[in-house]
Amino acid sequence: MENGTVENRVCSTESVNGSRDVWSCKNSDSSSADHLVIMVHGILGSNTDWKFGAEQFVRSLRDKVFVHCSEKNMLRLTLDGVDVMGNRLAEEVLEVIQRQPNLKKISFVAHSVGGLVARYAIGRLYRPPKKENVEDLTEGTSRDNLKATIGGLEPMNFITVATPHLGSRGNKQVPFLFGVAAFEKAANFVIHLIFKRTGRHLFMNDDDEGKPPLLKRMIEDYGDCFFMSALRIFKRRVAYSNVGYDHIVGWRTSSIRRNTELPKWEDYINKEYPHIVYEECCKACDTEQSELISADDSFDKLEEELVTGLSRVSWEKVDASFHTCRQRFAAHSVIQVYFMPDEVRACIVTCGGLCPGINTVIREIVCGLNYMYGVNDVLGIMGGYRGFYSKNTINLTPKVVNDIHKRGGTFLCTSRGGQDTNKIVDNIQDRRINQVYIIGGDGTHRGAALIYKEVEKRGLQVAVAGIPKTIDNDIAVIDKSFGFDTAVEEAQRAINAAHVEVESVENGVGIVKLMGRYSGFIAMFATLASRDVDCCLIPESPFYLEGPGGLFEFIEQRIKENGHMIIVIAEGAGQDHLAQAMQAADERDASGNRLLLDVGLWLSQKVKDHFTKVKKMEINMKYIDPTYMIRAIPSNASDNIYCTLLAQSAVHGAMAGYTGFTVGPVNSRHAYIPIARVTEVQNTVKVTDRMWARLLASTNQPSFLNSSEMLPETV
Ligand SMILES: Nc1ncnc2c1ncn2[C@@H]1O[C@H](COP(=O)(O)OP(=O)(O)O)[C@@H](O)[C@H]1O
Ligand SMILES: O=P(O)(O)OC[C@H]1O[C@](O)(COP(=O)(O)O)[C@@H](O)[C@@H]1O
Ligand SMILES: [Mg+2]
Repeated sequence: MENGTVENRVCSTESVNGSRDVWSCKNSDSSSADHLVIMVHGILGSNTDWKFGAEQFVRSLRDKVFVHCSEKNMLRLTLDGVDVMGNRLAEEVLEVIQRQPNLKKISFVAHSVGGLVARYAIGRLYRPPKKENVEDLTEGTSRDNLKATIGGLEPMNFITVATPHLGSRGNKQVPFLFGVAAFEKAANFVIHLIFKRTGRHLFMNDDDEGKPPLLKRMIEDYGDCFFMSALRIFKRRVAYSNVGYDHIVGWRTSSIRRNTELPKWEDYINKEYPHIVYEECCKACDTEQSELISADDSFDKLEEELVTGLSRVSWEKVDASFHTCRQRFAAHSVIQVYFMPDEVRACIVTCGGLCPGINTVIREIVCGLNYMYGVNDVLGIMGGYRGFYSKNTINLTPKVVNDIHKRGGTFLCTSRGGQDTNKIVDNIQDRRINQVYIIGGDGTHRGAALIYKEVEKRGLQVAVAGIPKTIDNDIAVIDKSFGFDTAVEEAQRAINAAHVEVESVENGVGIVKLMGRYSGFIAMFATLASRDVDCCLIPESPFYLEGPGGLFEFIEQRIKENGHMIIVIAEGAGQDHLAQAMQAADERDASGNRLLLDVGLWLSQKVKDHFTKVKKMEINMKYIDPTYMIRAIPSNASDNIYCTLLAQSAVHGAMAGYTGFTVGPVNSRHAYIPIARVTEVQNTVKVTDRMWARLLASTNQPSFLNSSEMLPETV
């Protein structure tokens, strides 16, 4: 072996004759992996075609797989015919198995015509069970002998990528010919001039000594080749196909489907990978000829026989579309990672208020980029947006961020204000950053939309990805923002404390203030979760204090009934009352958010005054403000998982070349959403929706909806 290279925990060697093996190099140059993955290139390809893919396999399945990129059929040798190549590949696989005695399992990953070559090779490598049945299991006979193998190894995955399983002669099977019958016919006559014997096999006009076309022979066991028996014994068969922009191999032939089987691509959303537009598990279907196609046209009949034959085994079919990628026109042959890992310089910035889970997101972006894609260059921008131009950066590696998810706050610090789009983008350009991960709330996303626009305007190849953060859950479109669940859970501790306090005294009134500037989600969910809360007040549902149906009346009633009562109030509730009372000016923070007056203190005072002065009744007021304590804690288990998902989604999206998007679940499906869409409106509690109705049913508090009862308030 020569040219051994060690890069980022992946070993790759190239032999004198060019063979490329890749494995994890944790311990030494001999691999302990027991799963052999054979990667097969397509027509005119070479063993370097799968270099990136092979390294990714080894990175994510460290110490499990030993990857061998086939090298016996390179370049012009790919024109020798599927059978000749299949035989060479079979020999090559046996050589690898001999060289690596640890191997127990085998999988194939093959591109384009390489999928047909691999199908031929496994037909050759098939070893039937040594014993016919279990009764023959005599002493000394291993149970493994009862199973068929591929070259003595246990067959696992047989994966084809854009492989013309139904040949290339049918209508639109070579999209490059525009589906024009005349062109397709002409191609049939000239294909062997370009692609020689392989061309004949693909166009199924081969005629070896009067035998049926090779692809037809390969849908059965034929002679000493066990094509279908071999395919059947793999645990999984997966066919990846391009639904568009593959000009070489059409969708039908690569996904083994009939003209009539068009899936509803537009309705499908993959949770993790944006370019997967449809997935289907097709069970083995042991029917004879389908009635769908008329038998008139002999070619259609042949294609139908191939579909029927190959459908006798189960297939997982995965349809991909790269229509939004810049390299979509190379969909057939380019692994669609927009950024080459070595060229990525990513940065992460956190803006706005704190929220449990920010550190988990930072950690998972850094680790995701590194472990999944081998990206090593990640910068942390310190102190929010202004950090781009006024603060230092920090180099983020998996080691640096390893433990940060256990801490609250943000490892990168945060700020409000300082949003100067031009200066930020100048800085992105100066630092040669090409992926920007922005963690923040609604304000941050408005800033991110401007950054994305400026990046586009300047024509920079920079991916801008948002990860929505806010305990207020006020970001529209997505189901919920991370950290929200943790905040609701932590709020329980404050409510419990209030409950213990007011239960222990006479006429105890507990007021717990929770965050929620414009949206009362935390207050609503904390109330629903607790059952100790008598009344929940949120910004979306105006309330009044005095008169029939007012808050004072309700407090009095609950004290009479239970001896105590608890109110949960969101900080943004009742601000109009306060502003009126204090004649406060409309003050804003550096980001332009309205500065709130302390509604908790105000309400406590009002309740105390009412009962002592008006009702002449002693009450025990306990006011608890846990707001900053709640958002400063690390995320709980479910938020931690959620943060991981969001971070990995953002990484996959950016690496695939998406930009100007934010990530999050929409109706439980993970989606990429244009940044501008999430800032159009703010997510608020709908008091006419079921959740608020559930809360009213649970607390039995006044709805404060009857405006005729709204009495002018004396402050
Ligand atoms: N309309 C806006 N346009 C551009 N940047 C904004 C806008 N609103 C807020 N920002 C910036 O986004 C960052 C965070 O916003 P802020 O409202 O404080 O927090 P959050 O993103 O959590 O809602 C700040 O640096 C702020 O300057
Ligand atoms: O940290 P500050 O500036 O006091 O802001 C408090 C505000 O931050 C929040 O916790 C989160 O707000 P953002 O999501 O807009 O950052 C609000 O609930 C609260 O009103
Ligand atoms: Mg906000």
